[in-house]
Amino acid sequence: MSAFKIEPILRSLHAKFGPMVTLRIGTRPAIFIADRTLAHEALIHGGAVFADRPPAVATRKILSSNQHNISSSFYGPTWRLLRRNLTAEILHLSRVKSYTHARNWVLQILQNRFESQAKAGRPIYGTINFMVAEMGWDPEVWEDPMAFKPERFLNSGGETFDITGSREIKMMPFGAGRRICPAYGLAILHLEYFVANLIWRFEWKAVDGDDVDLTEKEEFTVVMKNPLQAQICPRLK
Ligand code: HEM
Repeated sequence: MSAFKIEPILRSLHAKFGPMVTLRIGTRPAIFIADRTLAHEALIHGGAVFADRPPAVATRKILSSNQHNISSSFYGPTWRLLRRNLTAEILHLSRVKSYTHARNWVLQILQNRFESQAKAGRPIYGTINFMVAEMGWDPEVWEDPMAFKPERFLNSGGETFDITGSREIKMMPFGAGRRICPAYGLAILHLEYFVANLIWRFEWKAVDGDDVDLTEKEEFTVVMKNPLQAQICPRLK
C-alpha cells in the first residue's frame, strides 16, 4: 500500500488511539506521530536519536548509491560530510547570491511563456504541492487553518515566523531537527522571488466557476488532482 493511500486510515487510527500509532509494515514497526509537541520532543530534544535512517531495501540501495546520498545516509560521518559540503558549497548565502543571473533567466522564460499564453487567451494549468500534514491544520495553533490568510505569518512584534520549529513546531513543511531540509532558505527565497514577480507582472483571475480544489493525487510527489486554472493578463504594457 502506498504511503498516500494509508493516510486516511492513519487519520482514523489517530482519532481512535491517540497521536502515536505503531503499525507493522513488512518486517519493521512503523510509528506514526500526529502531534506537533511529540514531533518537537522527538526531532528537537531527541534530535540525535531520530536523525538516523533505516537500512534501505535492495531497489532503494541502487537508487541511493548504497545509501551514499544525503537524504538516505545513516546519521554518521558520510551524512555529515555530504551535508557540510552541500551547505557550505551550494546553499551558503554568498553562493545563493551568485545565482541571481540564473534566477532572472528562469523568470524571463516564465514571463515569456505566460505572455504568449495570455495572448492566446487560454487558461493555464498550474500545479501546486501543499505540504498538508495534520500538524499544519491544528486549529489550536492556527485560527481557521484551512483559510488562505498569509497575514497570519506577520506579527506586530516584527518577529518573523520560525519555520525551523526550533522552539515550538506549528507547521513543518521542511521537516525539523538535524535532517531539516538544508535548502529551506533557498526554497523560500525562490518561492518568494518567482511568486512576487509573477503577481507583479500579471493579473491572475480564476476561471469562472472554478474554485481552488485541494484534492490530492499521487505522482512522483503529491500534486493537485484538479490543477488550478487561471486566466492571466500582463499588468505592465
Ligand atoms: C519548497 C521546497 C522544498 C520543500 C518543501 C522541502 C522539504 C523537505 C523535507 C520535508 C525534507 C525532509 C526533512 C527530514 O527528513 O526531516 C527535505 C530534505 C532535504 N531537502 Fe528539501 N525541500 C524543498 C526544497 C529543496 C531544495 C531546493 C533542495 C536542494 C537544493 C533540497 C534539498 C534537500 C536535501 C538534500 C534533503 C535531505 C537532508 C538530510 O537528510 O540531511 N530541498 N526537504
